[in-house]
Amino acid sequence: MDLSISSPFRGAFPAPTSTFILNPKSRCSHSLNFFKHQNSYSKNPFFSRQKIPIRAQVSDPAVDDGFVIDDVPHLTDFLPDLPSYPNPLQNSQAYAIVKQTFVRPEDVVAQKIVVQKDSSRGVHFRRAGPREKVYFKSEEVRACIVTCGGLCPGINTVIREIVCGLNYMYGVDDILGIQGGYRGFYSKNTSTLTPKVVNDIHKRGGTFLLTSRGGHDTQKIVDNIQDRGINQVYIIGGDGTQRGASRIYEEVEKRGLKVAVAGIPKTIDNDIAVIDKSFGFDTAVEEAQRAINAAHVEVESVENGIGIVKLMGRYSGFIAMFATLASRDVDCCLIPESPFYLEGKGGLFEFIEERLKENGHIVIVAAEGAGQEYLAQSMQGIDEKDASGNRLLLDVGLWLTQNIKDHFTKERKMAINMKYIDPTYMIRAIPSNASDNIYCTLLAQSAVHGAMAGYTGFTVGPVNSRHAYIPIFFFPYLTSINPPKLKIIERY
Ligand SMILES: Nc1ncnc2c1ncn2[C@@H]1O[C@H](COP(=O)(O)OP(=O)(O)OP(=O)(O)O)[C@@H](O)[C@H]1O
Ligand SMILES: O=P(O)(O)OC[C@H]1O[C@](O)(CO)[C@@H](O)[C@@H]1O
Ligand SMILES: [Mg+2]
Repeated sequence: MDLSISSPFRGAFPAPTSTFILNPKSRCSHSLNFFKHQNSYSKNPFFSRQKIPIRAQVSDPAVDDGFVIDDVPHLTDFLPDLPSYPNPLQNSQAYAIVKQTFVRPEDVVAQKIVVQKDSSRGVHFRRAGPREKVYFKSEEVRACIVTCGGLCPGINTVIREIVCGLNYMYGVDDILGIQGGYRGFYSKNTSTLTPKVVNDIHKRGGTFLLTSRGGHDTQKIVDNIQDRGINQVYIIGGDGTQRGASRIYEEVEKRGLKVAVAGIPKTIDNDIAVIDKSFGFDTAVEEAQRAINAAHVEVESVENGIGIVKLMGRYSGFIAMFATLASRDVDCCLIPESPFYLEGKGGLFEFIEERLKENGHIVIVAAEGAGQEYLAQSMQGIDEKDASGNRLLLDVGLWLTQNIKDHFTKERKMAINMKYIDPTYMIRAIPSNASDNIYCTLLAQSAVHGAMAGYTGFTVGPVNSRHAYIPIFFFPYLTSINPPKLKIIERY
């Protein structure tokens, strides 16, 4: 069964931006502002294209209805004489149904689902799924898979389903695992991946292939791809990884190699525009409930209990906000997109005091990227980066804990009971839940169908619940370049 052409995901996934403090009385979220950054990437200088996508088309100017395809490159763009073959799926009994449901070449997925009667038709992406023709013979394929950046629930499921998809659907049995991220291409031996080897890995958290930050050397990586005779490269990783994948695709094209480069976007933070959500996010939000629940149980059992839970989210508050909204036990959620302050009218201290008086306890959830500007002021001179060049964040949880303690015990002379919970890595170092497992399967299968069909330099993901191929070189991560700034603190 080919799931990627009959995606079960139908609902749009809203993204939080400006919520600061939930209504303390009703704990309801009706007045929270939601918006989806669907269009923000086109205004972001990072996403202005370094080059025009090879196949970008605008409809006939004579009948211009604003229909645009942000198309992905194809191997025949730089290797025009490549032969094609009938898709072997149509010979397989198990996939017989696919014969009637091959994705038609003209099928596209609309980025904007809400439109006005006279508005332009807007941007579209090529629909993902199996094509009638493929550009690789099964026995000719030598694929490899690499995972880079931080962990995320579901990476192992994606690895498993790429291997099983290639093998069961396309009869490919030459699949290599690149160990330890990009640097593994040139500094480690590869492992052989078969359905048997990866059979159980989806039940484990982490990445079976190991991961790393830093170490991207385009020339060495592509030399290695060439030397090993690899012709399909599956790259699982976040914004940095996809930028690296884009460099690899460009170099492959420059050298005129028949190598399909497919990216599978991964980030626990869910800060990707265009696609509905990132895999593993639901699992992480679910796991975060346990920490919030523990904080709530602790603080409601003591006098003046203040619970603080720190969750991941380097530049975005998606995990913190969704965990907050799901739990209903959280009084205040601090996210990087929304500045806050501690002292004075409308500040956090005032709010905490009010809640302690009204309710005897308070639960605060903070995304790790929240309030970094304040922390930077009070901890000057610390500007460390990880191996990939990402700024290392200062610990907002500890900073909040210390400041709140100082304020209430020293200044307000109030006895408080502080409980700080930091489940940061616990929410991402777990296996994916059932719905993420299905989602990861769809992503993996979409990537495999795309590479077999000769597409390259692409990433995959659901756009308005339909899986699509999105050009890799301006893949729209929301926040890593220009974190959105909100002007106001909202309080209800
Ligand atoms: N601009 C870039 N060009 C080439 N390679 C890059 C670039 N940025 C990052 N990389 C490489 O991509 C890999 C992963 O990058 P990074 O550590 O930033 O994680 P990520 O993919 O963004 O994942 P996450 O942030 O979700 O954990 C690293 O090996 C890094 O060297
Ligand atoms: O400690 P590590 O493994 O570098 O990863 C931490 C970062 O990775 C992420 O999970 C994804 O970008 C961030 O939320 C977090 O800041
Ligand atoms: Mg990143």
